[in-house]
Formats: sequence, C-alpha cells, structure tokens
Amino acid sequence: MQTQNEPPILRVDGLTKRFRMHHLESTLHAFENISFDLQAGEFILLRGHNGAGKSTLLRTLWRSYLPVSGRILYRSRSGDIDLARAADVDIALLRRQELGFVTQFLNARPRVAAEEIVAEPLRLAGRTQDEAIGEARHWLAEFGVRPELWRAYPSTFSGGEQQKVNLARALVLPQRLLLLDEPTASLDVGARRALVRRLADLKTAGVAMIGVFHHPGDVADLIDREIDLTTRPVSEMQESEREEHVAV
Ligand SMILES: Nc1ncnc2c1ncn2[C@@H]1O[C@H](COP(=O)(O)OP(=O)(O)OP(=O)(O)O)[C@@H](O)[C@H]1O
Repeated sequence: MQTQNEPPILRVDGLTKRFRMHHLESTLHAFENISFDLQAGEFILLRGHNGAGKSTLLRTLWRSYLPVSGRILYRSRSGDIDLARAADVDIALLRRQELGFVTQFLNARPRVAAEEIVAEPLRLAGRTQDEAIGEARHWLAEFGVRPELWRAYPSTFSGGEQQKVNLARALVLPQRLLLLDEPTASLDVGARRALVRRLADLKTAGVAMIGVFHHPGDVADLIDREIDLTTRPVSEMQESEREEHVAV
C-alpha cells in the first residue's frame, strides 16, 4: 500500500442516494451522507445488513446510479474528476482504462466466445490478437474454466462458469480502482482461491479496491478497513435482523 501522505485515489464526500418510488409516491433512503477516502493499494470491506445500501453504493461509484447529493472525487491518470458529475463519455473512457466492476452476473455479448470476451480488454490495451488470446486462456484456466469451453459461447454456461469468465475479463488487466460486488457468490473453492490470489497481486501492484463479500473470511488478509453502512443502531433492529447484522 502507498503512504497515507499521498492524496487518495478516491474521496467520497457526503454521498447520499435515495430512490423515488413513483408508484408509491414515496422515497426510499438507500444511504445518507457517506464520506471516506480510499488510497492506492488499499482494500475496504463494505458491511451492513440486507438492504443497507452496499450494492447501491458500488453502483453509484460506478455511475450506474446518480446520487442525490455529494461528490465522488476520483484521481484519474489525467487529473481529478467528480464521478457523480462527469460526462458520460468520460465515464465510458474511465471504465475502459481505469475502473473495474466485478459482479456475479455475466454481461457478455451473445455469440462471442469465452476466450474472446476475456481477450477484448487486452486487445484494446494494445496486445496482438495472439498475445491477448494466450493471456485470456491463462486466466480462464486459472479460474477453472475447462479448455473445451474456451471457444464456446458463455450464454449456455452454468452460473458458476459464467461468473468465472466474468472474473477473468474484469481482472485480466490491473485497473486502478476495482469495485467488487459479491464476486465470490456461486464460485467453487478453487475459483475463490484463484480470485483471492489475483486480488492480493493487484493490491500489491497498487490497485485500490472496495467491495462486498459473501464470505468476508476469504479476503480477511487483504482488508485494511471496514465501512458499515448500517444506519440504524443495532439496538433498534428486530431480533432476526440483529443476529444477521452481527453475523455478516
Ligand atoms: N433501482 C432501485 N429502485 C428502487 N429501490 C432500490 C433500487 N436498487 C436498490 N433499491 C433499494 O435500496 C436499498 C438498498 O439496496 P442494496 O441492493 O444496495 O442493498 P445491499 O446492502 O446490497 O443488500 P443485500 O445485502 O441484500 O445485497 C434496498 O432497500 C433496495 O430495495
């Protein structure tokens, strides 16, 4: 991890997200007034009960959602940018070159082979087709995708196999900031270990990470800090909710 004297790669300041439920004429508070810094090479674990706003926070940082208020100052290679207000074209460029979002859901184009899906970011980064396919196969093997599947279309893959292709694509290049939304959900033990090894290497290389984990124990050695999005005091929760909160 780099020294705390360096400016953070991400500064979240007073971030608030609410959803307007038009059909109910009501507003749902996802999270209120969140502030934190994230340094290069730092790993933050997000915690909180179901519905606390963990996925919504990650999607807001990724700019799938716009916040009601607050700033998301990201220190990009070409200068500071507020991800909450940046133009869509700048967000698209950052997503290609600096930001990564890892989920359990595959977001692949139909009729594109698994190895092509993983090779694409490498080609965009300047590798030749042969180099990109070679590296893509290496990562597919690392995450446990069988060679028979490398040239097949992932739309017919099992849920876990699709997720492995997703992980390989998302982690094939060291982005500067990784958002991780339950990346281990539905992975077998071997793939979970491969993922943790890759995250450890990326962290050593200075990649900043923030995420939610189904099994936080998997990444216990990587965690620098935890942020708990639970807004209500535990004493106000129902008994079942309280147990779940404590167990998360
Ligand atoms: N697009 C949306 N429209 C309306 N409400 C939403 C939307 N997305 C999320 N919410 C609501 O925001 C709240 C936070 O949801 P979120 O998925 O961020 O929780 P979470 O902490 O990730 O929960 P879990 O641990 O169950 O995955 C929930 O009450 C959810 O119903």
